[in-house]
Amino acid sequence: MITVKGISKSFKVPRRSAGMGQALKSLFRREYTVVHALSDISFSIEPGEIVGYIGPNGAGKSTTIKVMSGILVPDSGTCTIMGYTPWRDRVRYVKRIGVVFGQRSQLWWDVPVIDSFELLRDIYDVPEREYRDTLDLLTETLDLKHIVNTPVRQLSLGQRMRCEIAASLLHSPSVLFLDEPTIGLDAVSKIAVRQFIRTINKEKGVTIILTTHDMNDIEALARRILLIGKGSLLYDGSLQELRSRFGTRKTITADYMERQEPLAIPGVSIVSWTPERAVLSVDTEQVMMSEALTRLAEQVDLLDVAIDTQPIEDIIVQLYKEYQIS
Ligand SMILES: Nc1ncnc2c1ncn2[C@@H]1O[C@H](COP(=O)(O)OP(=O)(O)OP(=O)(O)O)[C@@H](O)[C@H]1O
Repeated sequence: MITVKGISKSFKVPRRSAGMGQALKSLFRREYTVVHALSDISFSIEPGEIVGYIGPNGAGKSTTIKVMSGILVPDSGTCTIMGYTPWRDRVRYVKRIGVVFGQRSQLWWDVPVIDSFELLRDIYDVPEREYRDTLDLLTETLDLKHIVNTPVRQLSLGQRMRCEIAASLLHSPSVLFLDEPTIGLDAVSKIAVRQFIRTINKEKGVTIILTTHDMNDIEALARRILLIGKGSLLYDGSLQELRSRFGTRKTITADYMERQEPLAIPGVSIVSWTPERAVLSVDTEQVMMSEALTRLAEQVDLLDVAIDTQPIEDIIVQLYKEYQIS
């Protein structure tokens, strides 16, 4: 469905120096810095996949989405989505895709949401019957009934985001690009948006490319991750594989009968310790969990034990450090 091969994109940014003299000089001789936003990016995506596109700030995520949605023309490389080259077949292509940029709005600010929807129906040329059915479904699943008659500027961020997602789906696209769709939303709205994304993927088979800094989005939605750093693709694989490669640390929280001396377990580091409770960090590549628990039980009379796996956030931070892209 999506094939991206060797895409590169650079931006030429005018260099600005401080001071009047330098400003005057730059009027006559402009100097530029070249930013390599994307360097030789390749991947392919199957129909019906949800792929999480992650990376630190400035890594090149939005630039990739802009190339894939036809907004930007790359310097080199090819991109074929449903048989189209996004930036070349733009008019026909945009009828088949939906795009949500969490930080920007595609709705008209001063008019009721429904007016924007109707304008989009005309732009995308959606037959009336199909539009009504889709709108009913979106109104129901995204709980829009009480907000569609309100101008966008009066909506809360969560309400606006639900409308943005609906707007991107009015023409029933096969591919949906979501660039930070949960940014700034409260916990309840985030869960509602994630739930909806999962539903349209499952029930309508929409292929979804999701960029986000919220690892809970990734964990809730994407089985596959593409990691980009400094314009290069660094990892393409499952979340599970990522966990087993980088998430080898586990935490033991142990409550026990009072013991005055600190614990000493070979290969296990002590995160915190009191006479009744210890938090231990175990690198399971070095010490087996069963071994760590046996050693712990030899030293204290255990009352309770909890074992936690490393949060995905920590794994990603570790990954960024490992690739030196943070
Ligand atoms: N129009 C532009 N002109 C000049 N430089 C740009 C332009 N768009 C992006 N860049 C640069 O390209 C690089 C990649 O930017 P991009 O917005 O794709 O990153 P990102 O991964 O989406 O970051 P973030 O997570 O902060 O949104 C950055 O160094 C950015 O400054």
